[in-house]
Amino acid sequence: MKKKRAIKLVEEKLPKKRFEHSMRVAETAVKMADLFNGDAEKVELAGILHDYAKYDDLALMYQLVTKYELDRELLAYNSEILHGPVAAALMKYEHGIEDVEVLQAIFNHTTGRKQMTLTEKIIFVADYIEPGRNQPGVDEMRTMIFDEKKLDKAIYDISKRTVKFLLENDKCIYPRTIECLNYYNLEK
Ligand SMILES: Nc1ncnc2c1ncn2[C@@H]1O[C@H](COP(=O)(O)OP(=O)(O)O)[C@@H](O)[C@H]1O
Repeated sequence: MKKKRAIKLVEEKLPKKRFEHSMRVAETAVKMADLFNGDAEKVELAGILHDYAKYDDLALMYQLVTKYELDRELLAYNSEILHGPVAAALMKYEHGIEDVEVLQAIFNHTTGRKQMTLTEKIIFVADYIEPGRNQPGVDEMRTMIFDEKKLDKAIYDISKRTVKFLLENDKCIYPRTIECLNYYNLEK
């Protein structure tokens, strides 16, 4: 899929703020690709499309989990973890994206996973540090990436924050994030 088509799809579907966030993730991802020798075209496309299903109706997402044979365990957790896998399935089966790296980056952008490709890592982190984000500690994370070039450490820190947040709020944790945390703890 060409960039122009991806932008049109997302602009027509998402609220303005989320569309702008998606474009900033794509821009941040391209900068990171330059820095880490990633594939700028792939990360740009994944960045534009990663939140495509963010506001899809939950009942529809449940149907798509069955239709596209996604892991049914996804349904047992916070519904937030569905939009990545559903967007990846829609891009693959309804919009003809074949590039596995782009699809994986969209799929795993919320939870991360162990052994991420460079494209996945970049989208996972760019979603967290794009210039519109203002959560505590985000500036340190930007320094970690753009000055210190510590990509795996950033992945570990982001996963740790997510797990902490979920525990503190008594939410169940989809295990992929725990696997990500363990993997990048050992790697960092
Ligand atoms: N492993 C997980 N299990 C359950 N919920 C999770 C998991 N990983 C992330 N989340 C939740 O998903 C939400 C964040 O989703 P994300 O796609 O990053 O959204 P946003 O772009 O709006 O920040 C948070 O509420 C977070 O706690």
